[in-house]
Amino acid sequence: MPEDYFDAVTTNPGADGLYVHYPATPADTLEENNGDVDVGIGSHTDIQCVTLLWQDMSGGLQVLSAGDEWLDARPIPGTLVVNIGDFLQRLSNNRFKSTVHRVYNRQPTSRYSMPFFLGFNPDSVCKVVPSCIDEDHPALYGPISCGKWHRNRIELAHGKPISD
Ligand SMILES: O=C(O)CCC(=O)C(=O)O
Ligand SMILES: [Fe+2]
Repeated sequence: MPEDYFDAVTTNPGADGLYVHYPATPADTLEENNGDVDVGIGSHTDIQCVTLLWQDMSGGLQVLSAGDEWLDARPIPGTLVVNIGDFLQRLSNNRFKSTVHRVYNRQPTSRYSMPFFLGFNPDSVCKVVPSCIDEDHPALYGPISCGKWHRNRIELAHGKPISD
């Protein structure tokens, strides 16, 4: 695949940064519940292409392995976590997997993180990458723009019918 394959669809890409605060869980609540407190973000996949995630040293981020086990993505100083998102999974015909992940802040101090979600141009229609298609792997998905895909996912998450 040529190095500039995605250049035309990344001239004004979806790019959203968040600064996320996970409130502390009081020590007595943790004690009463044996540490089993669900404060955070439930299991989900990110929607667009890649997420660059900075997390503080609190811990709490977990990723679901291919063997269906929750693994701790422990913070490593000076590094970012890179998550593949659903749109990239789609364009790669499932060759790249969008990582299921969740976060719990089961500690008596705040946790902070900064995810940066990168997509493609919201209106550029993208197809499965030709080099990810062959006789044994027909294209599993039709063409769609990253913006439309994003809107569909948000509508679904809010229990709304998908608009045209
Ligand atoms: O806070 C984190 O470590 C992850 C946040 C996250 O998964 C998200 O905002 O989609
Ligand atoms: Fe996420």
